[in-house]
Amino acid sequence: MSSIANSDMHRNVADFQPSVWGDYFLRYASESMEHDQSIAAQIETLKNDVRKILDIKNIEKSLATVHLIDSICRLGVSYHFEKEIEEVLQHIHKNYVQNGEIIIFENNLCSLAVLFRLLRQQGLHVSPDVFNKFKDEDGNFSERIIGDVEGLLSLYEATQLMVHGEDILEEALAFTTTHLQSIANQLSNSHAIQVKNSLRQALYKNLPRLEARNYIFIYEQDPSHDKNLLLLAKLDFNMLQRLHQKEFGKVCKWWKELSVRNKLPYARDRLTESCFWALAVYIEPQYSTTRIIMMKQIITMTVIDDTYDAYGTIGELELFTEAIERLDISCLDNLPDYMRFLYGIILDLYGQIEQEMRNNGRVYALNYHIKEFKKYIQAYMTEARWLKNNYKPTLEEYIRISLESSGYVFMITTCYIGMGDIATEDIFKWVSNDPKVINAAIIIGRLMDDIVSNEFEQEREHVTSFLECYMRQYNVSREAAIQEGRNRIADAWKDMNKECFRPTEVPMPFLTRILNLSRFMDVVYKDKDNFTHPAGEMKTFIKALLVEPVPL
Ligand SMILES: CC(C)=CCC/C(C)=C/COP(=O)(O)OP(=O)(O)O
Repeated sequence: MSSIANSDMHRNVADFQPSVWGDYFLRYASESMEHDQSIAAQIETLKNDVRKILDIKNIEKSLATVHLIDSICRLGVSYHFEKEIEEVLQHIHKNYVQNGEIIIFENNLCSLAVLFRLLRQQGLHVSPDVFNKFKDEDGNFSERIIGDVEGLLSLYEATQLMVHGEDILEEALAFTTTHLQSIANQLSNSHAIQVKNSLRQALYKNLPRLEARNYIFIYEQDPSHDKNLLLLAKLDFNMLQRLHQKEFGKVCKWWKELSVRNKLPYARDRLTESCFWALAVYIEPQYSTTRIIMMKQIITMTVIDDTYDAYGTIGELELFTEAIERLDISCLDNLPDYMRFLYGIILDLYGQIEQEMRNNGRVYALNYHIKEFKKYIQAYMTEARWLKNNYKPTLEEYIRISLESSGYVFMITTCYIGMGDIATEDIFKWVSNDPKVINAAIIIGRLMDDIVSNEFEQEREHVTSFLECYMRQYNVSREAAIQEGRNRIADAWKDMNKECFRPTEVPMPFLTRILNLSRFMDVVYKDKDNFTHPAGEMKTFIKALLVEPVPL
């Protein structure tokens, strides 16, 4: 603290809002991580009941299973039934999809679109040509489907899984969006809520926990709902919520004991929001220990980001970057007090990461991890030098460096440590070799962030952004640069979707984590940077997932 207070050097300190949550989650820090046994037993019984209706033998009797699977996914409990869902969808794909085209459900737009989305979500090949039957003789989507709200809504949701070159899905997206917008206010209450929710946040791009929180309510209103499934969803939601609260509590305690708020007051206090970010990546109980490490890593990255983007002087940052290159306790002596403290947190976190690798039998992953950390820090340093030297990078230079300064590869490497035996060394090699799917996720992340946070960041001296580089390079307006950014984001989603179709480069569970990082961006950075400004929607999200249990 003294080195900060006494410093007379010019520093860029941002005017960040204070924390919304303070020490709220500390109350859970000392609770046992064990689940309540009687509820866990009740959940097991309900899972068995649901498994019976998902039995492959029942498919022949009722294709309503398709809607049941959709509900299971939307209720947030599909992680319990991965094997069964795979079996059923494979069965349907084998028997009811010919040359890529779905041959059941005839003219039932809603069921066709739901099945199309489920098969694609599963990575199975299915053609959008099936939707040609809803076009008129002029080749436009037919006015006769306008009255079919559920059909329109399902088609809208299905289009989110489009890949490049699928004009019919582009047309369907434009058609459904226009008509859903125009009828949203004339619908019955429950339909109106669903339509408005979807237009605001497409299902496929939503965080599954948030979707579950909303959908439990919608499913309950549906008179044909399955009572066991509904109860399972509610109990499971609340059980996971209790586990996540304790994880937030543990991280909150760690942060408070370190006294970061006093020692690094220039940094954004976004502890709870960082925990929420890690929770977006995976929610399952078996990932709890690694998730806690990810939470700590994200809050530490936020502080590092504010050090490079704002507080650190160029000389200090050179010293810090050099210290990270060596990553050794002996480097502490060369750093100013506040950086020594931050460096200590990083070394301590590395101790925990190494231990987690050891526990999971993959100490070899440490080298990959450290390599990515250094690349991330070097990229921050490059951006700081650009700012200091008033250097204006070309768009290509900016994109190349921002792929590294995003910290995604570094984050994903941490996330894979806890993913059990399937995370072999080949997976870590793959991550560090620039896979298309990670590039797509970074582009979505970088551009969404740049589009919404540029104005606030430019209130102080701040590294350049996509918008400035694009405007300068092509001599166009800010609006044109924003439009270009949005087009690139839409293209990146198409790349991401394509990479998730079979055959995939790596097993789907690894891709889901990357997809979840993009979902986080779609939810949190849609029209403003709700991470940096967390008092609005972000607070609502955290309340919904971590404060208020679902009423039984
Ligand atoms: C999951 C990952 C990779 C988390 C990183 C956390 C982090 C550094 C956030 C900074 O956000 P920002 O909007 O201030 O970023 P920037 O300074 O790059 O605009």
